[in-house]
Amino acid sequence: MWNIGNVEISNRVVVAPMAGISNSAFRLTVKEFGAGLVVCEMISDKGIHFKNKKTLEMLHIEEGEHPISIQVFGGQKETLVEAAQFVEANTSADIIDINMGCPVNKVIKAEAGARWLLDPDKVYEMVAAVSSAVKLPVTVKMRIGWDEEHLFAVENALAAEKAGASAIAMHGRTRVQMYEGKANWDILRQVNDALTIPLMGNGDVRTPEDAKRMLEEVGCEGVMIGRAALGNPWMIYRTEHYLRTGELLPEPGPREKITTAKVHFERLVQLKGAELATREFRQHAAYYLKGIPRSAKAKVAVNQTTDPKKMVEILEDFAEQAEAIALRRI
Ligand SMILES: Cc1cc2nc3c(=O)[nH]c(=O)nc-3n(C[C@H](O)[C@H](O)[C@H](O)COP(=O)(O)O)c2cc1C
Repeated sequence: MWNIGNVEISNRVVVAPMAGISNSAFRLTVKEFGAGLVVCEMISDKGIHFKNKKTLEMLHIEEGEHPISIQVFGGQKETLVEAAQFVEANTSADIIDINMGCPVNKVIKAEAGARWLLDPDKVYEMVAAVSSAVKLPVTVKMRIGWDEEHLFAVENALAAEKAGASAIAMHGRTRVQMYEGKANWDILRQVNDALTIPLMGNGDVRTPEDAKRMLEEVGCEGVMIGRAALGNPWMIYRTEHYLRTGELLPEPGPREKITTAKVHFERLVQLKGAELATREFRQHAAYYLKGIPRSAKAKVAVNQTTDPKKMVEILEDFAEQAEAIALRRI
């Protein structure tokens, strides 16, 4: 057990925010598989300011998700503060997270996301403005820097801490690296050594053993897992179990994967309606099928369907076929 401000986090496994992925259907699914903390996909402060319908829908939180952190992004202090206050007043969020890591051009041009990493003073200013405007604990999700020449990882993290942040999540890549190359855990260790507030280390945790290694090498409080949880909530379950007991559980079989995929899909249908959910679930279905032998045809089929019943049918047919193949092998 550890704490972010006054929020108790029951274990060390945190599921990373992922735009287009981390809605309440995904979050509930990984939560059921044991995540200690979930974070929503990044939410635009301007979207909140203009009461954009889609943005406000993104703030939906289900009872079973707590503790949950809502991540906001923006480039102007006033709208960022307004967004944080709106989240506090209108949702059941437990934590407000500020995005200082998004590398995409559109966000950088708006002076938001990773743009701030170039200036620790600006980090201080923005975090101080938000944390003094809300009662909820405020966290910041950063990258280690802009590029190799502008690595202000420790300075930025300390600026956020001094400004009132209750924890930092740091991805061990620069903005310029995007998702390429290796995450630098040495820098994460330096950051952890400098901070007094908890650090969630992030980047390149693909297995439960990686998670253990990160906790040992970086010394961080939490381990934040992103891509390895796509179509794979067992990664969360297996990691939590491994960290707690030292036992490495086997990967699930196709039937188990498909059963969970169907539950995730059903939740998405309830959240977004059948049509949009079917379109959005295509990528998730492909993730759930990833790595299962002979799933290529099913992947093509899910990617083409617009019919929710068909989506379920393809997944069920594939599970049956995969089981039959496995039985023949025995
Ligand atoms: C599809 C996708 C969407 C992402 N969206 C966000 C986001 O909304 N906010 C954020 O802070 N990071 C976002 N990230 C970055 C992840 O939170 C994480 O830092 C990164 O994937 C590295 O962790 P991993 O190696 O465990 O995937 C996103 C990453 C991916 C792959």
